[in-house]
Amino acid sequence: MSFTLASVAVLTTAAAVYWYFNRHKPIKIILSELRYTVDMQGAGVGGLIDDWVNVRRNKIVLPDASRRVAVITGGARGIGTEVVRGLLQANMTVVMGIRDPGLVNKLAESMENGENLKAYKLDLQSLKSVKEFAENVTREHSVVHILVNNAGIMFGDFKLTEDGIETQLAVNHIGHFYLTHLLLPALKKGGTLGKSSRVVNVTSCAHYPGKVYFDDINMKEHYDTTAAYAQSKLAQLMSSRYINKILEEESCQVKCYAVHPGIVDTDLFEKTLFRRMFPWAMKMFFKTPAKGAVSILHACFDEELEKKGGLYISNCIEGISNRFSKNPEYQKRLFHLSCELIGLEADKYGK
Ligand SMILES: NC(=O)c1ccc[n+]([C@@H]2O[C@H](COP(=O)([O-])OP(=O)(O)OC[C@H]3O[C@@H](n4cnc5c(N)ncnc54)[C@H](O)[C@@H]3O)[C@@H](O)[C@H]2O)c1
Repeated sequence: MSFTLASVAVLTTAAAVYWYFNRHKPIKIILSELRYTVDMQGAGVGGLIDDWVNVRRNKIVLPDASRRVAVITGGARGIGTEVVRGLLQANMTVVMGIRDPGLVNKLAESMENGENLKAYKLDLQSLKSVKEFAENVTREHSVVHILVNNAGIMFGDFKLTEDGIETQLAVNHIGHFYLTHLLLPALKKGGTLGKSSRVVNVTSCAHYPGKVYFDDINMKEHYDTTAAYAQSKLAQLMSSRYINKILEEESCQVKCYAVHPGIVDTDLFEKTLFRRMFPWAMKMFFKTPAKGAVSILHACFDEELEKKGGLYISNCIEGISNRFSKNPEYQKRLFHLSCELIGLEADKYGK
């Protein structure tokens, strides 16, 4: 009885404190924020369980991919660094898009085949920077075999980029959507029958509670940072499926995949209360970045996947994705909206 009373008291106090700090917001938004917070915890716990159940799958034998070129966004830390390590171990030439290309020398020194690593400046918050990066890549490499859209941010206050796009959507989805468009001619040249070039979008199980706010994609009217992260990751997943479909219709030898890397102990969590309160729990229960890189490298190299373009992968097998992401009408609508945001006619995508 006293335990029940104590629980009710704690929950009531928490609700009162939450309401006090959010009292200027309409009740509809408060309820939506609470739902997202609870659902996101659910997606996180589900992701952790999935990682534990499939712990043995996180192994990969890297092929010899000499004379092939890989491009990756964000590789200077976290999961991206381990993906770069794997691509170099597979003897690839690797071009990183990072905000501070000055970091490349130190990184190259710490890696096997580091002499095959290059970096150009890329800030995914700016479409102009994405264009300059793509120009730098294609100036040197007219043929590209793998594009890993890995860079990402999670949470933060509402902010629009210089292009007028909500920041998480801009970095996680729109910047990569634009980069994929710009590199598709080079990727198409790299793919052959039976050995397609690959676009690997690093999404997240956090897409699960998400939906796309088609009528207010920047979520100006109802900004909730958790919902915005979920939307951006869902958009990456839906675009992987839709772009793969249009490439198949055009008989292009390029496949697109979406990968959830697992729940991984990285600086992505820097804005979370969880990281501040329980850093030890992250060390204990989350994957290491090296383990997080395995599913991404699997999507880059696994030969079986050749027949499964558009797949959502988690722990090297098909993952569970939400219903919204599978709706072909929504996928098409998002594709058109994304083209609009990068100022492109939809039928010119990838050309
Ligand atoms: N860590 C996890 O548990 C987890 C779970 C699911 C999905 N992911 C996804 O994995 C990817 C890698 O994340 P991580 O965990 O290694 O996090 P991280 O924070 O360690 O790495 C993110 C990378 O993105 C780069 N980046 C951020 N903003 C950028 C910008 N404007 N322009 C260019 N680069 C930018 C950072 O510099 C960094 O290199 C992200 O897309 C993330 O959403 C991570």
